[in-house]
Amino acid sequence: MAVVSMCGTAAGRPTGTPYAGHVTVNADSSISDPTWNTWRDLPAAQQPDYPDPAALRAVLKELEGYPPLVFAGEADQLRQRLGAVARGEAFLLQGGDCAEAFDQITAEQIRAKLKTLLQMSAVLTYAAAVPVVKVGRIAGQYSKPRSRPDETRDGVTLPSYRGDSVNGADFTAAARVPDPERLRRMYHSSAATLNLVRGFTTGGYADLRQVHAWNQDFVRNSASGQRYEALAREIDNALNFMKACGADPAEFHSVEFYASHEALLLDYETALSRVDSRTGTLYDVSAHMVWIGERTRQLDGAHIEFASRIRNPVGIKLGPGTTPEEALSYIERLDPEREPGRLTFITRYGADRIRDLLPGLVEKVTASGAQVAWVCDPMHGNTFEAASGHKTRRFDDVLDEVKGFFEVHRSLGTHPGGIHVELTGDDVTECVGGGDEIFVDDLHQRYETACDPRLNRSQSLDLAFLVAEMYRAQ
Ligand SMILES: O=C[C@H](O)[C@H](O)COP(=O)(O)O
Ligand SMILES: C=C(OP(=O)(O)O)C(=O)O
Repeated sequence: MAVVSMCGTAAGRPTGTPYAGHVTVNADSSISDPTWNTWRDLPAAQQPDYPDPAALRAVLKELEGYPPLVFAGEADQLRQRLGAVARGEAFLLQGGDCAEAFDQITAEQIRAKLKTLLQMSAVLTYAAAVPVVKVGRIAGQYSKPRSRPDETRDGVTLPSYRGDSVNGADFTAAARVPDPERLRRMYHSSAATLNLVRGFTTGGYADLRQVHAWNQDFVRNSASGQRYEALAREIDNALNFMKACGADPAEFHSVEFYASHEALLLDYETALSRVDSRTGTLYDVSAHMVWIGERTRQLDGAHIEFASRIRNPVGIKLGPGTTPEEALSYIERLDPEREPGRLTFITRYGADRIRDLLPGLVEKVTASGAQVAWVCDPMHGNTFEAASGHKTRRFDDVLDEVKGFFEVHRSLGTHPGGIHVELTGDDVTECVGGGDEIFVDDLHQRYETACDPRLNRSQSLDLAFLVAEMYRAQ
């Protein structure tokens, strides 16, 4: 950071300028303050129906007084990094769980996720020779939009699970009641996760000299681990060479790593928004970057209105139904200044549709003069239900969508800016395929996701190697 190199942000500031991380605690802007609450007049999709509004208000009031989880200056720094992505000078790697879960906040789990992202980033940086902007779906990814409000099992129908920030995954009537206390837990869980991530990323663990250590538990029994090990040896040689030449820059010893999640629960996001005293503008200090999902991106809806009010870099998920005109309207609403890095379009069309649908969108946006970052989410358009009932994805489809993404950008001369993937550092069996192949019959073995299927570590590394090849060929 600034999760990252928080210390870097503060230490390097010129004398006399306010600390980049400074935010005014938003004491006056109660949750009914009209200045920042224009979204409340608009339809808000996918919000929980809390049975006790007074309990909700009490929790939100308390959250409004809590310290920010990230600083405005860190969000600005990420916006600059994403500006480089939009200009074609860097590549975004955004990944993490589909849904974080309160009972999975352990040092081991967080380290495994981070390790996977660091390994993928090392592969991309070295093999594709491109700076990689690293953003986790982490420390706040607790809320899930759902296709259906209810779920039926064996003739019993209950409200859908909407993420640990809303209700419980257990299939009981009691667990499925939305509970505002979970918002408080979301804040504390995010804080605990961020704290550890900050420690890992700046405390030596992310030092490039650790490229082998990230792989230690993995190399022996995995083809992708062995391939990674060979690359790590090359990186080592390069580092030794540079050191012998007298170059050992600080960038090799810690990484910038940012946190992001879907801004789904607008009450929570608003309670975690603060006015930045440097600029008088509003930042959502629950994450460096937030995105608006495919199910909540209505132009006249509350989520887009909320996103238009905050200064953070913002992503929008765009599914196959997106028209070029809609895309231009998002630019008008969210990026009127045409600031590279402010807006990221995360397309999630599905492998079978990306080659047909993406070109029209990219052409129109490019012709408008806007410079958005184009990012491919190859997960959400490629989900299907296996005969066993498990929701899954084929690694080959994921790969094919990324290939289509690169093909389209190559043919238009635009920049394929990054990937957005659901992954975990654990050895789960949720997506089929990959070098260490998972078969449909294996899915039940370690199917642990709280919502959608994630790539495991080996599949994630496979993907990184293949994306690096595509990028180099580009
Ligand atoms: O992660 C994304 C969505 O929340 C998820 O795909 C919705 O899943 P559903 O279609 O099972 O509701
Ligand atoms: C819900 C998600 O995706 P989408 O909005 O693209 O369906 C997600 O990324 O968690």
